[in-house]
Amino acid sequence: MPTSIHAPAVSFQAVSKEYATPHRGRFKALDAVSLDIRPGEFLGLLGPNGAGKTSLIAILAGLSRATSGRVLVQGFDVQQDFAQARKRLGIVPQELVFDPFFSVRETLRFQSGYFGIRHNDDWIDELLHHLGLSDKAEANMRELSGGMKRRVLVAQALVHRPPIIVLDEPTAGVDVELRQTLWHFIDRLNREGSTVLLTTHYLEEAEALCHRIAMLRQGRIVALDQTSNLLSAASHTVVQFKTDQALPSALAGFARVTGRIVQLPAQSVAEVEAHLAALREAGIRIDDLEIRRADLEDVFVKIMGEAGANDAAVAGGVR
Ligand SMILES: Nc1ncnc2c1ncn2[C@@H]1O[C@H](COP(=O)(O)OP(=O)(O)OP(=O)(O)O)[C@@H](O)[C@H]1O
Repeated sequence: MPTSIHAPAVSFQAVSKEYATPHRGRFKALDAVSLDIRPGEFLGLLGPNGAGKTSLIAILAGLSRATSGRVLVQGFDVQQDFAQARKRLGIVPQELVFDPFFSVRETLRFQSGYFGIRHNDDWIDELLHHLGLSDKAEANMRELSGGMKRRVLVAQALVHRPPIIVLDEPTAGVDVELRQTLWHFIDRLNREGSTVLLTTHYLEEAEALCHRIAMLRQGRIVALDQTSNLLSAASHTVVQFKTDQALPSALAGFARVTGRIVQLPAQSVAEVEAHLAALREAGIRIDDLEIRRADLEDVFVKIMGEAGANDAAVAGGVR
């Protein structure tokens, strides 16, 4: 039973998940993850591929069982009180799975029925409107593009007006217009009181939207803080430019290189000058030089790098 109306919207309590795999034996995908999401909060769950984000969400959704630990949704245990927990959650999954013969409206009515809601057309129309789907209401699901289907997936998750919205990489592979429509709507629902849990690989979206960020690496939380605190703790500057040439070895070690784009962290003005001097000395031709403050992507790379180095040190018996 829920303990209090001030209970966290979602409480992950020492959640571990092990999978039995043919190659890796028993593999720990989540290792004692504890995290409380506050009512009304917009929380971002970030992590590289395989960090355990989807496993955590599957456990929250009641689709998968934790090996140990538990998850409460507004005080209701997702295993013992599945129906109570589930109706409080609106889950937008990664995968697009629909009955191709239903129209958009039928799909949403069917989903309303699943939650025991009849005569839901006013809210369905509102959802269609906010998600830019009004003119597709009577179209069959099979006629929709991938991006349109993704919008229906969002509408489907919201038909029962859940207080907690869970979005698992909702913008993977979708165009700018849908992203903007979606974020405008989710941001509005959040400002009206909904709690939002978002996983995404688009760090600029997380930076813009999330109040707080949890970073997961190899099944463990390695950072959990207000987005603004994470950004201000990473007070460094980034020297960014484009080049076609190989960097001198002194810089190559800590540069982040994406195609032609090179990013070099610098802790001080003197270090910015040293980087530029090293480039000049090595005769590197650079274009589009920019000196900017660190963003969430820089923070993410730094935290993941530090956590990786820590693990390596522990494994090597250094600590
Ligand atoms: N059913 C399963 N059986 C065995 N291993 C699994 C299973 N599901 C996930 N894993 C493993 O658990 C780890 C975490 O996977 P998970 O999908 O939760 O990560 P993720 O953070 O969501 O990754 P991505 O960003 O790629 O979606 C990975 O190493 C994955 O290979």
